[in-house]
Amino acid sequence: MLNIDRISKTFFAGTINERKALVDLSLQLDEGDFVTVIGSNGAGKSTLLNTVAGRYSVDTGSLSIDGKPVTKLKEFQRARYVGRVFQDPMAGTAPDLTIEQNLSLALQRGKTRGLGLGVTKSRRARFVEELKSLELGLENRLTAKVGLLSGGQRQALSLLMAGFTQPRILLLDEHTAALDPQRAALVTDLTERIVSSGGLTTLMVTHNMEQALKLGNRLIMMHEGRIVFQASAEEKKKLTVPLLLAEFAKIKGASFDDRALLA
Ligand SMILES: Nc1ncnc2c1ncn2[C@@H]1O[C@H](COP(=O)(O)OP(=O)(O)OP(=O)(O)O)[C@@H](O)[C@H]1O
Repeated sequence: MLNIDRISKTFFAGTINERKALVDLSLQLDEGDFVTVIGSNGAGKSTLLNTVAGRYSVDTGSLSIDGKPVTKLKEFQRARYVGRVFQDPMAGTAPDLTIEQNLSLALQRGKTRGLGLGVTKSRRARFVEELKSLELGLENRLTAKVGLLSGGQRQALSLLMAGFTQPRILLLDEHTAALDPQRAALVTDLTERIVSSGGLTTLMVTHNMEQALKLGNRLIMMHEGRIVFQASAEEKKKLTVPLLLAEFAKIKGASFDDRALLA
């Protein structure tokens, strides 16, 4: 359903700052696949997500979603297919808008017409139900400004919003990295719930190998713009952190981010 075919992306090509972020990379995701993405610093993980989202164009290669070519579509044109949660809890929500206004905007995403910020009775009833599932008591704070929420609460809300409209692809870019361990665990659990209840096809970048093993049905390891190791659903079940480290050690000169070993 997501087909990434031999994409390459170089920043500042031909200058001394040249960075080959993606090199001839191919990846296919089937409907409902949940792929965790790990790798060294600067391996191209975020760039991969950015090219799927349409934030960055590719130099060569192509991408399609459900068989439709999207390579040339801009980010806003792909918004109806793609849901996204970033590392920064402040990035996914609008702080000056209320919880219910943020949720209304999420419903509106990718549509050209609609109610926008408008909150109808039926929308509000839906929001209450959805927020209850977070078990954070946010259903009682519909008219509170989102800027007043904690990082973990905002990230939970961002996740809910991203999953709201059943995107064809959910992109998670280290979305628990900025949270304390307790809240990270909560958002990790929530991720599992939202992805499995919606059967969402998901790509999740993480520095945390435990998390990369716990979540999802497939795993890829990247280094210098390439996929250097892949585990299928069956293979992933047998993987452990030491085995992953051993795979990584095979890559000459590469070192994992220190955070990789944090549970
Ligand atoms: N907007 C950009 N402009 C210039 N160079 C970029 C840009 N985005 C990424 N790069 C470069 O592309 C390479 C891949 O970066 P990317 O952020 O995709 O790696 P990453 O695997 O997500 O790394 P990290 O784990 O450190 O976040 C790096 O060399 C980076 O400096």
